Amino acid sequence: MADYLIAPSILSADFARLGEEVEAVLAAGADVVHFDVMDNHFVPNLTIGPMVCKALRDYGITAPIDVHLMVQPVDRMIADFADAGASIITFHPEASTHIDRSLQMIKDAGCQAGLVFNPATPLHYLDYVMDKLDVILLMSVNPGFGGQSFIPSTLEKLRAVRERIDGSGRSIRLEVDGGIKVDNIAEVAAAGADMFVAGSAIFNQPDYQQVIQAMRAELASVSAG
Ligand SMILES: O=C(CO)[C@H](O)[C@H](O)COP(=O)(O)O
Repeated sequence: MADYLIAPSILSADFARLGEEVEAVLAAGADVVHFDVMDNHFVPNLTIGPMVCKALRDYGITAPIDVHLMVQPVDRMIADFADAGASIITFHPEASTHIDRSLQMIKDAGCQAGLVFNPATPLHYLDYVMDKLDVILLMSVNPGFGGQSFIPSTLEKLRAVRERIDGSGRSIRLEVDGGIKVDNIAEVAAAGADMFVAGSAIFNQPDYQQVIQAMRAELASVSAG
């Protein structure tokens, strides 16, 4: 089976019990904690910052924390999140004045680095930075809120990015975020994704393990071909 990662988005968790929620979803079989940072400027919502990331580490969370920066400017946040225990830091190219520099800052801070593409953001931002990328994240909704519907044109975009990654010969994760459910995860994987962010599909159900196992069963059917 391909090496698929499931990354629950804590945007849909119960923030009043965040440590327990993250612990529970990891115990239920999740691989990575997806941490959505929104600034009410780049996106029309306001969420959580480095203090909350550090609080999760202090609580005892050791799994990778995948910080998705939906903020502008970007660079000011990089060191703060690295110090707070982020494992992966991704940002939107439109939000950074100097994309190459922002990527290098993330790597210099000891984290994995990635670019995030909104549904209508063109892929040309990848042209000269493939050597600095550990992750490419395609948004399959417009960022800002959980619980939105998957935008179907993401499938074509995933196929295009998968070709670029395979053509580069590099080991780069292809992550997808927005509207991922048990009933579409196989189609999304078949288009090339290998890391799946899911918020409402997991946290809005009473049994996290059941959802994650159902997702893995769907992914196994893709691997089986
Ligand atoms: O980045 C995000 C929104 O900007 C969320 O991670 C994403 O929408 C996940 O939520 P859901 O799985 O409910 O669509």
